[in-house]
Amino acid sequence: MTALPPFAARFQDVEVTFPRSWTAGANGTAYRVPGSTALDGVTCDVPAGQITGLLGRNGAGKSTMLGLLAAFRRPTGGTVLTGPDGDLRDPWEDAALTSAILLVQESGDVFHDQKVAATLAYYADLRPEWDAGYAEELLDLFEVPLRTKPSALSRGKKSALAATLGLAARAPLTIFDEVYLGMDTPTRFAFYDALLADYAEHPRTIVLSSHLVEETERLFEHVVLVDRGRVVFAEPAEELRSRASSLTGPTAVVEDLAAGHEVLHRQHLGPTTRITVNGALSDDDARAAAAAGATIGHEGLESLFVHLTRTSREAPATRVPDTDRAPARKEELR
Ligand SMILES: Nc1ncnc2c1ncn2[C@@H]1O[C@H](COP(=O)(O)OP(=O)(O)OP(=O)(O)O)[C@@H](O)[C@H]1O
Repeated sequence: MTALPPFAARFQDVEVTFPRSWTAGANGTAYRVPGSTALDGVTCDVPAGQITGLLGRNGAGKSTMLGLLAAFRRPTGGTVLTGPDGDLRDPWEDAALTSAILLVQESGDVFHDQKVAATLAYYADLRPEWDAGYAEELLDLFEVPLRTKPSALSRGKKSALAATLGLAARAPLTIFDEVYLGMDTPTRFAFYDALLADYAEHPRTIVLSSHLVEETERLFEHVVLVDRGRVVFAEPAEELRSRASSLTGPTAVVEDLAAGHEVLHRQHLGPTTRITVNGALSDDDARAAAAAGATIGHEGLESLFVHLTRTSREAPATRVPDTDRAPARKEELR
C-alpha cells in the first residue's frame, strides 16, 4: 500500500458541551452531573508534517480536542476537518481517514489479558505502515517483555507500550494524549529522543498534548495553547520562544522600561523588581536597560504558559511601588 502523506487538521469555531446527566455513586445512589462546556469557539490549525504541541492545564480541553481529531466524538458546534493538506474533510465515520489517524492514550489500546505479542500482531494487521522490527526495538529499549500481559505491567511500562504502538504504527496523523505520564524521567527522555529520530526518518504529523512544557518544548515546531476551552495562541514554536522577555533591576527603572508593554508578571524582591512582558524588546530597550543598570532576559515557553493561564487565586500578591509606573494591566491582577 502506498504511504499516505502527512495529514493537516483544522478546528473552525468548535464547541463541545456536555449536557447535565445522572450517574450512580459508589453506594448506588443516583446523583446529577452538571453540564459543562469543554470547548468554546476553538479555531486553530494543525500543520501537516510538523510536530504540534497542544498545551493546557488540567481540564483545559486538550483531550476533548484530540478526541475530535481522531473522530472519537463530534463537536456540538463548528467543524473539525482533517486529511492530506488541501483535501481536508470531516473525519466522522470516514473509514479511509480514521484508519490513517492514531490516538494514543496513556495505557494504550491493547489486549489487556493477552501477551503483548498479541497486541503487536493486531496492530500489524490494522496499520499499513506498521514496522514490526522497530516495535520490537522500542520494546527492548523500554524493557517491556513481549510475553507478559499488559494487565501485569507497571504503569510506566504500560505507557511505554502505548508509546511504542504510536511510534511503530507511523500513522499520517499520530496523536499522543499525555502518553508519557506514567513514565519515569529517563524513559520519558528516551521516548522524546525516539520520537524525534523516527520523525526525521519518517515525516508525518504528530500532535502531542502536554503540561510538562519545559521538557517537551524542544520537540515542537508548532504550539497551540488552550485555556478553559479557548485557544490562547496557535503559532510556530520559533516565534513563541522569543515572545516573552524579562526586565530585572531597580524598581523605578524596570517600571519605566516596561511602560507600553503588556505586563504578564511582576515580582518584587526588596528594591529589585522583575517584570515579564509579552513580546520581544527592541535594541533601543536593551541599550536603555544596560545604561540604567537593568538586565533583559528571554523567557521560555513555560513562562508564557504559566503566566497566560494563571488564575486570580494563583497570582501572587503584587505590591504597587510608589514610583511612577506603567498602568496595571488586568493580566497581573487576575
Ligand atoms: N464526559 C464528560 N462529561 C462532562 N464533562 C466532561 C466530560 N469530558 C470532559 N469534560 C469536561 O470538559 C473539560 C475539558 O476536559 P478535557 O479532558 O478535555 O481536559 P484536559 O485538558 O485533557 O485535562 P487533563 O490535562 O486534566 O487531562 C473539563 O472541564 C472536563 O471536566
